[in-house]
Amino acid sequence: MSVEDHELPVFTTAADMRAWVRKQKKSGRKVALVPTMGYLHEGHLSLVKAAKEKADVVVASIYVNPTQFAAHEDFDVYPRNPADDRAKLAAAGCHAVFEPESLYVAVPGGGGGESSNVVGRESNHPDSHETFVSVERLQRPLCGGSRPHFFRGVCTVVTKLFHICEPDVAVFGRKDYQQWRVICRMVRDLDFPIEVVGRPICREPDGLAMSSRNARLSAESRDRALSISRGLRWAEKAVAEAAVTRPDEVAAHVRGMIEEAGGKVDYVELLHAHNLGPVSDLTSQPVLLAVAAHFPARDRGTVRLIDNTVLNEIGDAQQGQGEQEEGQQQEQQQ
Ligand SMILES: Nc1ncnc2c1ncn2[C@@H]1O[C@H](COP(=O)(O)OP(=O)(O)OP(=O)(O)O)[C@@H](O)[C@H]1O
Ligand SMILES: CC(C)(CO)[C@@H](O)C(=O)[O-]
Ligand code: BAL
Repeated sequence: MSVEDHELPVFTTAADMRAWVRKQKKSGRKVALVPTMGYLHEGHLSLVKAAKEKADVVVASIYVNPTQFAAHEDFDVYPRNPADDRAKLAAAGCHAVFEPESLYVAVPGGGGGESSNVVGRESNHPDSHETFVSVERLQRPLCGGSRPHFFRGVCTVVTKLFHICEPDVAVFGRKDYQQWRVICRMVRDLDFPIEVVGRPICREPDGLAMSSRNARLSAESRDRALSISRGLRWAEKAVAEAAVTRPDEVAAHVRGMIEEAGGKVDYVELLHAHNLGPVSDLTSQPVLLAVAAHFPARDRGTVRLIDNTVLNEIGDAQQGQGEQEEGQQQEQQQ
């Protein structure tokens, strides 16, 4: 029987998920994993589509991972709608969903359930989770500056998902560009037998990068947030026409556009697109222009949005090729 004939199975325990994947592999099927935090949009579904092209069966995981959130961040208000997510995944032709209640040991007396694993709410109980994965240098710039706990939490949960789902291929979005680079490096450095695929950013018709957190923006904030993608498009044009030549000029202009629209900039930075090291010019290498900014939420607090573009992209493809030629086949930019 073809795997397409089954109703979408939803697994909530690591043991059941692993058993299903192993059965698929025993039947000779290649498995792809699409890790998500749910509240799915077309960006996520584009990853499922890409995964279907790379493998015979696609597993999507839905899990809002507490260890990548700090206590002051939005774990509690992160949008969630698992029933709608399952319907979207079924319609997209996904083959299984991994929807664990928790991926961390329950701490006796820890209180707060899953949210007690949010950084800063951790229990010091001797039986609590204490093993983490860190990609030392790549995790430091950009999001690592304002969310120092973030990539340690991401790498740890992605490692767990890899061990549970045992995928041949894992698909990530380049909206979370640094995350994609960090995972590629982790897979290379720790010898995971997994091909990591990074897919392009899906945007709304007006240019806003699709993001689950967009749902928390007020109509006015959403309008103001368009300054991010406008800034990126301005930079692409200005650099292509050599109207600006210095990275700091580009950053200052884009920052000005976002601030003028009322955004609170977390960072606007230009770094080498492959290794996230510093760059001094815009012509001899692929350059990542990455942005994170806050806009007021519809309810309380702010919504932090990220977006990016790669300037001088032809160089990026060449650089990616270079790394594969060194024998690290696990990463691929499509
Ligand atoms: N617009 C997008 N285009 C392509 N991939 C995306 C897009 N948005 C998210 N992804 C990818 O989907 C995967 C799961 O991301 P996640 O569930 O956190 O969604 P998100 O929309 O990024 O949420 P958030 O609002 O928290 O940033 C990640 O690999 C992420 O890069
Ligand atoms: C990769 C991920 C699912 C890990 O929690 C998350 O960081 C995300 O959704 O990008
Ligand atoms: N993709 C975003 C994950 C986070 O911000 O926690």
